[in-house]
Amino acid sequence: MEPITFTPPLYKQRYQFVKSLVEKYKPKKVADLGCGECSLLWKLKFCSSIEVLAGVDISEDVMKEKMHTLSPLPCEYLQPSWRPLVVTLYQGSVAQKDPNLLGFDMITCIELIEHLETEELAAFPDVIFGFWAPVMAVISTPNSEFNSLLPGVKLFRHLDHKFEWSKEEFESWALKAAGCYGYTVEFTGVGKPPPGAESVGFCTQIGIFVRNYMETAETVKYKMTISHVYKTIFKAVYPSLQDEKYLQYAVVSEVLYQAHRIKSLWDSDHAKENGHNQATEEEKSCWPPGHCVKFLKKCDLRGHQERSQSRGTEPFMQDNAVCIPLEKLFSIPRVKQLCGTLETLIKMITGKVELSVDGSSVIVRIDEDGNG
Ligand SMILES: C[S@@+](CC[C@H](N)C(=O)[O-])C[C@H]1O[C@@H](n2cnc3c(N)ncnc32)[C@H](O)[C@@H]1O
Ligand SMILES: [Mg+2]
Repeated sequence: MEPITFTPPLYKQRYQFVKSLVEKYKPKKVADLGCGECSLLWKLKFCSSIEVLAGVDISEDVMKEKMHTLSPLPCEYLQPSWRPLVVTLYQGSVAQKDPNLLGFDMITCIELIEHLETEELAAFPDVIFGFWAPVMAVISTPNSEFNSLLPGVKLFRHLDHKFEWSKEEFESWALKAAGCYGYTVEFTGVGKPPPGAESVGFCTQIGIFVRNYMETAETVKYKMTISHVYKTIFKAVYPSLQDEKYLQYAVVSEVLYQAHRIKSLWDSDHAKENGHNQATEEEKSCWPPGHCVKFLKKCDLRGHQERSQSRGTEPFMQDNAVCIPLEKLFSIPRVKQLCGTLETLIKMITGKVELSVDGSSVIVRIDEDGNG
């Protein structure tokens, strides 16, 4: 028999399955139990709905191996997103109740339950469904009926597995837990069987549990009083534009960038205008030099245009500087998106960017950017 290979590999199909559920239901708070080397958490940190991401594993060493991949990247500081994101890793057992996982929208347990000792497995439903009570829980575990199709598998797929269940065994465990704690459960899986062996089902069986009652604020408040048993081993607070410090930094950078860009455009326009102000051969030959009436009239007209422009929203020159009206800067979509109102723009840049005396324009000195 041809050895079975999965494309993409089965573990990637499991992660992708969870990611697709997240993209469909858009949970804000997601926890992964038995997160191991944090691979699923890393994939989930890119899901834009998630604002709180937590991982739990009994092994601190396993989590520590790759937990640095959950830290913000330099580009995330340079261009923070609007979404706030906090990622936390806890060392502890899923057989123990800890208030840190209360109030989650989704809790995932990918290939975890088959690693639990008998007493841990017995305690687990009360912890996840009775205590944490997430809106949705996703539990995956090997389907033992598929093992006959996997070359080299004798008893279990992994030495550390304490059991492997048939479809019926998993379904009866899941239905019992769901019934006890007010959930409904649906079964699916990843890793399709080959043609002709459809009856064995998926290689990885998955139960999707959905809570069918609303938790009251009093219940959650009461549960919060239970003492913490988990140890926090990692916490990353991502930079977000919802934090005033990062928003101000983004606004000031954008305004300075835009002000210099506008000034460069103004420089080249102005250079063209000066070109127009060059005297023609006829004007140059006039005596005394520079007193040709035609030439003076042309220059005066240009000066008049500059003065009238200064009254609108266009940049204008004043005392060796180009003044860029705040209204012009605020009309730029990115600036408007960051600030929302002109008042916020003024508040954010005051004291950080040089403004005209009346506070209505940003000043870019002529020699400031080396183009003077
Ligand atoms: C097969 S690994 C799965 C890792 C990960 N979920 C994945 O799919 O890549 C099982 C993980 O469960 C963890 N684990 C075992 N017993 C646990 C317990 N009682 N509480 C929390 N984690 C446990 C192990 O340390 C291990 O990292
Ligand atoms: Mg396993």
